[in-house]
Amino acid sequence: MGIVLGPNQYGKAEVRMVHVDRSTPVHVITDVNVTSQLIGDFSSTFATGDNSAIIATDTQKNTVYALARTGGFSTVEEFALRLARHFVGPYPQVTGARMEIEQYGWDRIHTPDGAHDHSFVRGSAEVRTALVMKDGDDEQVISGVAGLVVLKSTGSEFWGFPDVPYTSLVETTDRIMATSVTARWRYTGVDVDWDAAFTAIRAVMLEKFATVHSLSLQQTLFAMGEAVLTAHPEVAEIRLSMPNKHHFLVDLEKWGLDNPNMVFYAADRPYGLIEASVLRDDAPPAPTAWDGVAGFV
Ligand SMILES: O=c1[nH]c(=O)c2[nH]c(=O)[nH]c2[nH]1
Repeated sequence: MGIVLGPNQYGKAEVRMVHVDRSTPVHVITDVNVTSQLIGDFSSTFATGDNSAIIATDTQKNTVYALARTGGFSTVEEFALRLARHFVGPYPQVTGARMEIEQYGWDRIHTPDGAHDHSFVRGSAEVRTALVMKDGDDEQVISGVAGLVVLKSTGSEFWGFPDVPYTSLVETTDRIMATSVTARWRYTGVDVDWDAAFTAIRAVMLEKFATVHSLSLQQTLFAMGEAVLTAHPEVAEIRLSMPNKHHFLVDLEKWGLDNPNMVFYAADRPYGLIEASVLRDDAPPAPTAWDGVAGFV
């Protein structure tokens, strides 16, 4: 019996970078947080501290900045692929890479003269994400969104659940439904118009959230995932995590007031947590593409 090194990866986490495309007077800014990790044969440093195979995490950080300078920044997916391809190939000990990017939104400031060329206001807390897992020539791209906060003020019911011991929830045919969607979807290939796909998939999810008359958050989640897969053959599977951000009707009776679904208490915890993956039953699974994803999504 011996003790051996198991799966491992290393790199620089959370390289914060803002790229300014100044090719025209109308600047385009991209604000990202990049985590670069390499996979391969690095057993010598774990075993003995022999670093001869180690491309320093500092070098990985510098490479993020350098590639943005030399090749610009178009989309999180394209940049993550470019970064992975930079490291996987030239160095025999590097057999794979895991590149994860979060992108924060900035909107142009609108003045009376219109959208400003080079002044921005930070957008919502919504984050666009990309995860590239490269293993030799195999490349898996998982795109996503986190913090997509949505609410519908009617069109949501919850009833028909069993009255088991300790059940006290009252059935409702009209409630607020709100959630913060975290979603990641895996593409079948890498020949994708990343921006167009992201925009369309986000729009499909929002449309379904709005238009499904919901009998449960679970039903809404599945409908959103199903709609994405139906509209996007280039997507193999989608995982969704949706907290049920409860809004409780405030009892105003003791002050002689009724409350016909108008005044709610927005609770922050505890919250229901509904999570599922929705997939094509004929799509080849790629479980390792999801390695290192913390939590369900
Ligand atoms: O949409 C819901 N799904 C549940 O599983 C659940 N459970 C609960 O208490 N409220 C809700 N709402």
